[in-house]
Formats: sequence, structure tokens, C-alpha cells
Amino acid sequence: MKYIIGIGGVTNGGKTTLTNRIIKALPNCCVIHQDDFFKPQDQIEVGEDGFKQWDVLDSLDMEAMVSTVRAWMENPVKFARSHGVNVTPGSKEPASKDTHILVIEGFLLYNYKPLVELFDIRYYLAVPYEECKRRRSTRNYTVPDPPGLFDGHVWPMYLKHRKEMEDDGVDVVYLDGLKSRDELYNEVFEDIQNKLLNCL
Ligand SMILES: Nc1ncnc2c1ncn2[C@@H]1O[C@H](COP(=O)(O)OP(=O)(O)O)[C@@H](O)[C@H]1O
Ligand SMILES: O=C(O)c1ccc[n+]([C@@H]2O[C@H](COP(=O)([O-])O)[C@@H](O)[C@H]2O)c1
Ligand SMILES: [Mg+2]
Repeated sequence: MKYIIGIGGVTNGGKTTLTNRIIKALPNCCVIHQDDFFKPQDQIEVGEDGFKQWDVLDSLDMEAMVSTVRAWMENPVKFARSHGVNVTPGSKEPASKDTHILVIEGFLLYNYKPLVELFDIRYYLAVPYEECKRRRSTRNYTVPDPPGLFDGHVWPMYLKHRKEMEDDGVDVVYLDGLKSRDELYNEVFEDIQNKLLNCL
């Protein structure tokens, strides 16, 4: 069985932190990080607001990202081996027999049609404005945020994409990013275990 899990939501919601823990706990589990598909800086458009438009689908090579997901779907064992993931032989335990899991994490997972339909389950981490802004101010991205980027671009784009996703009726499981790392991990891990057992 193949199972694709999305961990999406707002920047600094805790997606990467949660993902890194979840993938260690699941068998035959590969991961794809959307951040690896940002286009080079010189290809990022500058908006009328003067900011580089990082937080839009056009800043990402979404075709390459979907191709990578499809490569996993076609041959998860080959994908796992070529990405250094240990593949355990199908055990007699029903929950792990021939189960292959892919976790995809990123801030714009559910606004791109060819990708959104590939998920078996979609988690969505959210945190309120103040906390998001506070966490963001402590981050060091490969390209540092210029002054005013959060209020001028990042947060408005988050609200826009979230509204589009909701208007499109995308089915997501909301997670409260204010909960502790442990609480989030336990909640999501338990939910995944139950979903996997129901699929078998
Ligand atoms: N549950 C949490 N509670 C408090 N801080 C968190 C939590 N999860 C992550 N963080 C912190 O918030 C920041 C963003 O986390 P990260 O996992 O990189 O988020 P994202 O990938 O969604 O941008 C980091 O400084 C991280 O240590
Ligand atoms: O990774 C990069 O090269 C990069 C360069 C510039 C900006 N980013 C920011 O990365 C954010 C998405 O990652 P994350 O982990 O904060 O969800 C997004 O809000 C972008 O503004 C990321
Ligand atoms: Mg991240």
C-alpha cells in the first residue's frame, strides 16, 4: 500500500519540525520538502510593492515537485534507496506489510491542482498573526527577509492562499500550531496510525 501525507500550512507553523519527527517514526517513509523547489533568486519576480514575490506558486518549480512525487508513486522502493531511506522487508505485521509512506511538507501544498489531488491526508498547521510574526523574526532563510516583508507580502499571501484553498473545498485536518511539539507529534502520529490501519 502507498500512502501520501501532506503537512502544510502557514510559514513558521512548525511544519518542518513536526515532519522531521514523524518521518523517523514511520516505516519505509520518504520525505519531500517544498522548500527544495524554490527557483533561484534571480527568477523571483519583484511586485509593485517592491518585494520579491517568494510566497506565490510562481516562485516554486511545482512541475519538478510533482514529478518527484510521481517518481515515488511509480517505484517507492527505488525512490527510498536512492534517497538513503532504509527499506524494511514486508513483515508479517499487517500494519507494516508492504506499506510505503511519503510525507510532503511545505507552505503551499494545497493550492496547486496537480499536487493537491495526490494526498491521502492533508494536515494544515496554523498559528495566529502575532506568534507567526515573532517566530518568523527569529528565522534565517537563505535569502533574509527585508524589513516589512512579513506584513507587506508573507502574511497577506498566507491569507489569500488559505482563502482560495477553503473556497475550493479542499479537505484538510487543521492543527493548532500553538500546541507543544510533543502534543502535535502525538496527535498526528496517532491519527496516521489509525488511518493506516483503516486502509489495510
Ligand atoms: N510546537 C511548537 N511550539 C513552539 N515553537 C515551535 C513549535 N514547532 C516549531 N517551533 C519553532 O518555530 C519555528 C518554525 O518552525 P519550523 O518547523 O521551521 O516551521 P515551518 O517549517 O512551518 O516554517 C522554529 O524556530 C521552531 O523551533
Ligand atoms: O528557502 C529559500 O530559499 C527561501 C528564500 C526566501 C524566502 N523563503 C521563505 O520560505 C518560506 C516557506 O518556508 P517555511 O519553512 O517558513 O514554511 C516562505 O514564506 C518564503 O518567504 C525561503
Ligand atoms: Mg519549513
